[in-house]
Amino acid sequence: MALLELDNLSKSYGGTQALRGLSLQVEAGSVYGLLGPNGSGKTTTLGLALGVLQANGGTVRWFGQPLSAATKRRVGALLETPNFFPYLSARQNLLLAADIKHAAPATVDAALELTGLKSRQHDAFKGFSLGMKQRLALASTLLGNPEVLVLDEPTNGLDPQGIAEVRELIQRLATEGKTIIIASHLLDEIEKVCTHVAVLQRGELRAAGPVSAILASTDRIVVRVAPDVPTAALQQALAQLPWVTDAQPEAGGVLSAVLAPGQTPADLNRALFAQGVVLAGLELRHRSLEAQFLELTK
Ligand SMILES: Nc1ncnc2c1ncn2[C@@H]1O[C@H](COP(=O)(O)OP(=O)(O)OP(=O)(O)O)[C@@H](O)[C@H]1O
Repeated sequence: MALLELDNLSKSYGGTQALRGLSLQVEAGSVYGLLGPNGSGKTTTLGLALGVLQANGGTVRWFGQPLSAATKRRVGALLETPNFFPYLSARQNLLLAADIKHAAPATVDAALELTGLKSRQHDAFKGFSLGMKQRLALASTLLGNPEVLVLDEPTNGLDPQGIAEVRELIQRLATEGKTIIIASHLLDEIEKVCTHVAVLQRGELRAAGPVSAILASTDRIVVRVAPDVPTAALQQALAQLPWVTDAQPEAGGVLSAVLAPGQTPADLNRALFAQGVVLAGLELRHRSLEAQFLELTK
């Protein structure tokens, strides 16, 4: 069963259609990245999923149930930067936030521990680095020990050090068993922490699935033939293989092509050798998520 299921969600603001029939599922245990350019509908999607916005159509189900006070208690969210009191300590700020959320005060300790702020819990918020401030914001989403975290652009406005801190924290939370849903336009971030990704453009889903599958679908294999083999012979041999597509000559006398899912470079080497084509080189060229994203949203 999917932990979160969005089915055919639509949302418009006046004349602006922000989401058009969006459907996606998030499985328990995944780190799910919602990617898209500015204005593509990421924040709108999270707002609808959390019930802070009303959809014009479609349904949201959490844990197999419609959105309710009970399902909301199982989800921690960070949609915008929370207001912390500068002169209060990290601990005092979290105790206040726990009180507002009706979360057990005992969960403050767990949140401080998980975010690595325990040793600084008595220090005033105002002296914190950007990364620590954001870690405190993440700590506040952990109050009440939710199973799922929903984070909108969690590394926005951070310096490189802060970005690294937040990325490590997200990875740690995932290994602790939290399911995490992150909206971001930082592709690099998504590629490093996410197991799954959905790409939005102008309110429509362009692609969704495991990061490895989205990337693998466009990995190219680059082959070089031995000097005594004409490139034309290689092209002909490749044309015989139905699981090799988009063969293209490239600079330097090499050819690149795309292998069907499940086919390996070794399979290609064997199949070409069987046709009498001996290779002098063969390598897999990984495509970055960024390149894939640009392709999907161009
Ligand atoms: N309150 C609002 N009133 C009117 N239009 C809105 C409102 N909120 C969002 N929109 C519009 O809906 C579309 C989707 O916006 P949304 O904020 O969901 O996108 P986003 O992908 O989160 O973008 P960003 O990364 O810039 O936050 C955009 O065209 C935006 O201008």
